[in-house]
Amino acid sequence: MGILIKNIKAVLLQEEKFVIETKDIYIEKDKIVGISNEPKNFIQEKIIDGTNKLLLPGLINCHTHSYMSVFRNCADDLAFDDWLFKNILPLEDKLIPEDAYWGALLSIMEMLRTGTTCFLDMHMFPNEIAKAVEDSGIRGVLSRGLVGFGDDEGGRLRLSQAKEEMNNYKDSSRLSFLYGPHAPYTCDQDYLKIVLEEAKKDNKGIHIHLSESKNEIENMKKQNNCTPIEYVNQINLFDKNTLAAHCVQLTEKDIEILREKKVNVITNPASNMKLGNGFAPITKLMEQGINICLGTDGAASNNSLNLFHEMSLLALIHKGVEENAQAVSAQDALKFATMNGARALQMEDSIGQIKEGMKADLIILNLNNPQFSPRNNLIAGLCYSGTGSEVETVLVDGNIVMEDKKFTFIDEKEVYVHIEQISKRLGLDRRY
Ligand SMILES: CSC[C@H]1O[C@@H](n2cnc3c(O)ncnc32)[C@H](O)[C@@H]1O
Ligand SMILES: [Zn+2]
Repeated sequence: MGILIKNIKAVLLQEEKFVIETKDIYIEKDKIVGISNEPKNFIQEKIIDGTNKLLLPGLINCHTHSYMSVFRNCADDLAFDDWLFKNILPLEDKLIPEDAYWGALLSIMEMLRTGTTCFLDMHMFPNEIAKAVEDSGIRGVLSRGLVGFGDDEGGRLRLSQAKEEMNNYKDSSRLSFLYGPHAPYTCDQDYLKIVLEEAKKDNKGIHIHLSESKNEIENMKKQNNCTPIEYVNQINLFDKNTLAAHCVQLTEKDIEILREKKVNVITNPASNMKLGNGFAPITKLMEQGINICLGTDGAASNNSLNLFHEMSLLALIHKGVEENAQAVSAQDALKFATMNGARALQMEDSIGQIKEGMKADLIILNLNNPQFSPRNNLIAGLCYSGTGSEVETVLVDGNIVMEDKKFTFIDEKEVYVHIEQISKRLGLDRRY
């Protein structure tokens, strides 16, 4: 018994290009088992009428900190160093583990509402985000943020927490893990070597912040006479599949290293602009065939987790900055947010596309919205006109986790009550 989505305009990939075709989509258990125009012998427990609807692969947010939605709109209009070191880190000291659970659920609600079905997280609260992923029905790839210098006690503790969390959830179908050394300015080479050894033993990839701000580059130059990319490459960190968030401030040599080592670059345009860090050299990276995927970063530096917003920004800013209307196309932006993310996470055989045999991680948008009228080129429409508010129904792993905008497994009101309490306790509510 399965789910039949009937007569829907489906966004399919043909020869590396997205096309739209009207199809019936058959889902059994966690997978897409048929994409057809012919009636099929199929026992369905549910039929979804796809008339005037658009079916997309679920979007993949490749860099966020889901617990940080508790800090939304509380440290704004600040440069990166002031934002992180003077405002966010002191606030993080006041958090208790339960706050991270409710923050993650709030983020998951926002992501599902705007069509994200899988996210890569860096967090500091073992088991809390994992529990939120399990409870909500979304797919998550988690990395305990690791900070350490040499073989120090804090670094070892964080690493053991990461391993324990991986072990606790090793059998989950929607959860997987990467190692998450935070950044080269919070992890020295000796600690990075220890993390890399563990990643090799466990056959896990790496998730790290790299080359985000000018100060990061200047400090690294002063202290080690190299760039952050060179610093981590010197200890062969990129031997493991790496997802590097930001990569804004790059030299030609850095780009050559990223290409040669097949590093996945996660671009976060809203966060990079909001913190005054600049723009990643996206077209140069594309020319080198580097896999680029899309992230929102946390809600404290964006301040939203909406990948529709991110796709639009990405395509628009690079046209503007490079004075080239073809710099990043709507097709490119949608690829970054879907199949490139899946490739970076080494999940390209299961998510990121609508294809037989792939996981049923799917989103259904209502086309009866003014921003999608007339329906000339709906791929352009998704990137330049879509807002995310058109997403009505979301499936993850073959389960309907949101239907007509109502969450199946999350009590939305309960989440808001907890978030308000956290905000009051932290003294963040109505400060302005
Ligand atoms: C140790 S858990 C993650 C750690 O990362 C901090 N963080 C959030 N956003 C950014 C960013 O854009 N660059 C660097 N670090 C960031 C977060 O506050 C946590 O401390
Ligand atoms: Zn980040």
